[in-house]
Amino acid sequence: MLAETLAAIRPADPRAIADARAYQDRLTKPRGSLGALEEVAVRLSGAAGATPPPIPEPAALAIFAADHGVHARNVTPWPQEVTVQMVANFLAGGAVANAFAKQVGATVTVVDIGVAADLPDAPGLVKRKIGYGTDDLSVGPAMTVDQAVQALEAGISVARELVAGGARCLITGDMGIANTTASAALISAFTGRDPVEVTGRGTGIDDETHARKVEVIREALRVNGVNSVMTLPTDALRALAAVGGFEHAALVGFILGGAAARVPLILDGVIAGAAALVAAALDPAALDHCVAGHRSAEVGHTAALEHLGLRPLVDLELRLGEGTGGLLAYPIVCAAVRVMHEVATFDSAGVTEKPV
Ligand SMILES: Cc1cc2ncn([C@H]3O[C@H](COP(=O)(O)O)[C@@H](O)[C@H]3O)c2cc1C
Ligand SMILES: O=C(O)c1cccnc1
Repeated sequence: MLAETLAAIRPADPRAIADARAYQDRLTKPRGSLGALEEVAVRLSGAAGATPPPIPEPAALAIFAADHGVHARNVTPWPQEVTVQMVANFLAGGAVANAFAKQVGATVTVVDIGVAADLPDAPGLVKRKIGYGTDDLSVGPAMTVDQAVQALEAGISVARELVAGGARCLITGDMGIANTTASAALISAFTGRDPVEVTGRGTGIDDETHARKVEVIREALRVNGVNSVMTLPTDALRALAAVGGFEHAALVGFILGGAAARVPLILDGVIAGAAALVAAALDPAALDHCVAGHRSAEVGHTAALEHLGLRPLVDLELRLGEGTGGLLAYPIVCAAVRVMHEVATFDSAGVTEKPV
């Protein structure tokens, strides 16, 4: 399924991009006056291979939830059971992601990709558990490559099912106590930056915990032999399995699955940023289908965005995850595309253009 998905991903269509740029300049507004929104519309035109691209409605948020063996190294002040408790909270509609999803009209799907407890069936819950949390990435691989591929393929399936159900925009979400540690390890591995430059304070940790978190990441990269920039797709899968989480692997698949279906993806924060680095290493064309929803306050996220060459739409010092930053960006993405559908051209509206 991974090979088939990679084979189906098309890079941005240069002709649609050129058409979209030219069309932006004919709309009744001074050239370039919509700033970064013009680039969003052009990007989605390239991704869809059509000008204008379809309005990306409706949107579906998928929250991939998993636990992490590295939690045992005290890299976060929160108990591990909060992951499962938050899954229940998402399903009951009580999390920030639910409030934002309601605000922007997105559906919420929660995927158990590897939380540390069995969950009862519930509407909105997709059960694709790979394990009861990963192993501790600071003593060996967090998961096997086989498990990473299974999680990735679960992410592809979720993307396909949401698209089959009518979704025309996919938003990435995550839940997993300690997952900013795995994210920073992946970001260090894929950008080549030192762990100290890409390790943030997650849910809010003191200086001592932060210093330990950096050391744990250093150990993880050393023990697993992933301290260099990844170049080959096989290296990328190995690094993902070694220092990632089940939700990272599933998010890689979700991104590839959305890209293969030519449905735009809005990336959330640092967890999605780490997953996008892996997806780009597997196929750089997948990125043509992604928009960076926001910039998280987590430092590693900025490093990931810079490496990916993505410009975040919203920058509000959020550091929550769950898909919250992606959800906030969604109306902006819709507005950028709607301009291409509804705004008159100078010709059609009889508005005089500025003399050249
Ligand atoms: C109540 C609560 C709700 C959350 N929603 C998302 N996260 C976010 O914080 C966690 C990562 O931070 P760290 O690596 O520092 O543990 C992840 O679960 C992420 O989704 C939450 C964290 C908590 C505590
Ligand atoms: O960037 C994020 O999404 C983030 C930051 C801190 C904690 N959890 C998630």
